[in-house]
Amino acid sequence: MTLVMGIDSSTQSVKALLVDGDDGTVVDQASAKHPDGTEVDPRAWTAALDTVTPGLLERAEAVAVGGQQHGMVALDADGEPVRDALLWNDTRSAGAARDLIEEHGGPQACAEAVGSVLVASFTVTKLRWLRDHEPEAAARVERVLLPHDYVSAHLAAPGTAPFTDRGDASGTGYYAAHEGRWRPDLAAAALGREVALPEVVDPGAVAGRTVAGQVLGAGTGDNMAAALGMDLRPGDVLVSIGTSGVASTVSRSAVVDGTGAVTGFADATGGYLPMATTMNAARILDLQAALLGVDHDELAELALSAPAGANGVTLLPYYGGERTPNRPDATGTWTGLRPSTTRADLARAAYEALLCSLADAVDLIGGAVPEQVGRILLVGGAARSAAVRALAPAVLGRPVEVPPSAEYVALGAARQAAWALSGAETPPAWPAPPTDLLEADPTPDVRARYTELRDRTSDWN
Ligand SMILES: Nc1ncnc2c1ncn2[C@@H]1O[C@H](COP(=O)(O)OP(=O)(O)O)[C@@H](O)[C@H]1O
Ligand SMILES: O=C(CO)[C@@H](O)[C@H](O)COP(=O)(O)O
Repeated sequence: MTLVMGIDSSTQSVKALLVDGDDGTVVDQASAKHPDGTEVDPRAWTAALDTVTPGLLERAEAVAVGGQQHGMVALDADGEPVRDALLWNDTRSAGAARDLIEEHGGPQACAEAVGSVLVASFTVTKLRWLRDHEPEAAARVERVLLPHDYVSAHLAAPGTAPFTDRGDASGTGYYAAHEGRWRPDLAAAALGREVALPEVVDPGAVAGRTVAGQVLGAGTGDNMAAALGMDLRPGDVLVSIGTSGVASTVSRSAVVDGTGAVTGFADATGGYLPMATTMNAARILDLQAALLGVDHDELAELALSAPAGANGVTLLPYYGGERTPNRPDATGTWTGLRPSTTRADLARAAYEALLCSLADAVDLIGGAVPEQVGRILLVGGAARSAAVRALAPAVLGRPVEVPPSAEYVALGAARQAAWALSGAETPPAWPAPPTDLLEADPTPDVRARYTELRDRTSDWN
């Protein structure tokens, strides 16, 4: 058996899978927590990785890393971080995003240049923020990496030039996704000085070797890796409920959406990954559970004991600012609270809010690609929730398919590693995960009330 390893270095944790390279069967796995917060010392990610690789990595012939997209890992001449990495969910660079869009000549021109209209998540906006707010740190930046590049570099043999892939590069704001090339001029214009960027390795190519001589795949963004792990096909919409909420699909042609609703990322196979992303997802439920003093199973039980519509309670869950819709300064809003409101209503409203925001994301994807939306597949940490599974088909208004609970980002990274090891033209033909079909009577009134509140509050922040 040829073993390969896939790593998911995501927002809340690192997960490592050891996988049979012939068919993708998971043989062993481990995980470790990442620090909380929207700015994190990137050395915490490699330290966490070092706690999960012993016993796994040495058994693998190849390895690749999927990682949270967009984070700015700014390094000095010695390769040390000039400051903590600013993550995708850090909104301090919202003003910089607006300025950079203007410098492009407007949203449409911005999307045409780099594939997406910039929001605060994109790396380039963080570089501009650094220039304007921490000029001393900005002056020391020699190289900028993405989180997965930094983690890959940690695994690479000394002397390996830093590398990335087109999927993760397409989330920087200084990579022209449709042309497949860096725009170092845009990185320099944002930061105020030229910086070194990692080499973009072709899909499926060998990027280097580990310290022990194993093949290193290029790695990619976590959402690109999930698409590879789920073997996503045109028409499939993958809904991931992790720290972020994501609706994504694969397409052979680039999407250029000047409205900014859908980002036109590249994928890890040579195609594209149109995506609509929310900043508030699984943590809506984490917060609700904490507020009600229950665990996730109890929260789900409470929610399922309340009627659809939570007796009129509606939540707009943009607690940490939001990106879909683009309201970086937003906070959460509850409406419909009455003397008769119960804990069960509050629990139900949290799930309905999460799923309504994801329904918006799915609709945006459906409107942006030529393919009809076919299967909706549900993955990510919160897809484990019984209430999410029960309510998703009702709120989305269509059947939903759920594969077995697994780490699909890490699985996709493992598939990329196996691809690099094989030297083949295409990724190995691992069987796609089986799925359970979930169905429920649609609850359009829930969505209508959410939409009304979303639109009524559009100018609040
Ligand atoms: N049974 C559950 N119900 C609701 N949320 C859950 C459940 N199990 C895990 N989660 C949540 O899933 C999130 C982690 O999901 P994950 O996809 O690993 O996130 P990320 O990739 O962003 O680090 C956490 O916020 C966690 O609380
Ligand atoms: O910003 C995006 C996508 O554009 C996020 O999806 C990040 O890639 C973080 O992913 P998770 O840690 O939530 O999986």
